[in-house]
Amino acid sequence: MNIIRTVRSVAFSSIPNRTLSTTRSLSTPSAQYTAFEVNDKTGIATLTLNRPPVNSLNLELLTEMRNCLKDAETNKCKGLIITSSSNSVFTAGLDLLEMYQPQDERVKSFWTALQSMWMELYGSKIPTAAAINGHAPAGGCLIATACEYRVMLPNFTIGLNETLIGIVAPKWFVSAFLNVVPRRVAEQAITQGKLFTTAEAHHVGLVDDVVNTKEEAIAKCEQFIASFKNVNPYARALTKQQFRIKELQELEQQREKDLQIFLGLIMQPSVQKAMGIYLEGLKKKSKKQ
Ligand SMILES: CC/C=C\C/C=C\C/C=C\CCC/C=C/C(=O)SCCNC(=O)CCNC(=O)[C@H](O)C(C)(C)COP(=O)(O)OP(=O)(O)OC[C@H]1O[C@@H](n2cnc3c(N)ncnc32)[C@H](O)[C@@H]1OP(=O)(O)O
Repeated sequence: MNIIRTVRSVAFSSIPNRTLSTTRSLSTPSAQYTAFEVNDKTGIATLTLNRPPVNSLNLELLTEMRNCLKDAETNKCKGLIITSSSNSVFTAGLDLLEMYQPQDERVKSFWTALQSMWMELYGSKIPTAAAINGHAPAGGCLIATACEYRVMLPNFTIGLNETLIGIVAPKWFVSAFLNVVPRRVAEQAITQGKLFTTAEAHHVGLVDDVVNTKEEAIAKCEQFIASFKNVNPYARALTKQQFRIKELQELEQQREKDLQIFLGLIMQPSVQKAMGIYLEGLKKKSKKQ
C-alpha cells in the first residue's frame, strides 16, 4: 500500500481542526491533467484542471475528473471546489479533436466518460462549487452549472455556444443551465450560442458572485461550503438529490440512446465540415496572437 492509498482511506469528518499540514495531495501517480488536494483544516477538496493550453476536456481529463469526484465523496470531504491552473481559461469545453474525424471506439469512450463525469458531479452528495478563473464556453459552462455555486473573475465569458459550432447542446446540458437562469433567458441564449461576459452572467444569475482574483474566488467557494456547517450532511445530500434526481435518472436510463444521438449528429458530413471550419478559425486566431 503506498502513501496515496493511505491518504485516500481517510475520512475528513474524523480529522480534527488542528492537523499540522495545510493541504495534502490525493492525486494518483497516474494523474496527468488534474491536481487534487484536500485542505486538512477545512476538509475541502480542490480539483484543479491542468491541461494546457486551454484545459479542453479529452477522454483522459474527463476520466481523471470523475475519479477525483468519487474520491472526494469516498473520503467524506466537506465539499469540492473546481478551478483551473490557467490564468485565462477555466476550460475551453470539450476537446473538439475528440469529435472531429474521430476514431470509432475512442469517441464512444469519450462521450461515455463525459456522461459519467457529469452524473458524478451533478449528483455529488457533497457541496460543490466552481471558481471560474477564466473562459468557460460549452463544456466549461456544463461543469460550472453542475456545481451548486459559481463565482467568476471579471472579463471572461461563459455560456453554451454549441450552435455557433454547428452542434447541439444535449438536453442534460440545457437542464442544468435551466436550474440557474430563467427559461426565457436560457432559450434565447442557447439558441443564439451566446457567450455571456462575466458581468452579464452575474446579471442573469448564471454566476452567483464576481471577484477579482482566484484566491478570492476560492475563498468565496469555501464560504459557500462552510455555510452548510450546521447542516446534517445526510439530510443535505437527500435534499439535494430531490432537486436533481430527475435529470440523473433520465440520463442514466437513456445513456445508450444519448450516445447514439451524439454519434448520429457529430458524424453527419455537414457537422464534421462545420467543426473543421471552426477548428481552423481557432488555429488561425491562435497563430495571429
Ligand atoms: C437532435 C440532437 C439532439 C441532441 C444533441 C445530442 C448530441 C449533440 C452532439 C454534440 C454535442 C457536443 C457538445 C459540445 C460541447 C463543447 O464543449 S464543444 C467545445 C466548445 N468550445 C469552444 O467553442 C471554445 C473554443 N476555444 C476558444 O474560444 C478559445 O480557445 C478560448 C477563449 C477558450 C481561449 O482562447 P486563447 O487563450 O486565446 O487560446 P487559443 O484560442 O489561442 O487556443 C489555444 C489552442 O487551443 C486550441 N483549442 C481551443 N479550444 C479548443 C477546444 N475546445 N478543443 C480543442 N482545441 C481547442 C486552439 O485551436 C489552439 O490550438 P493551436 O493553434 O495552439 O494548435
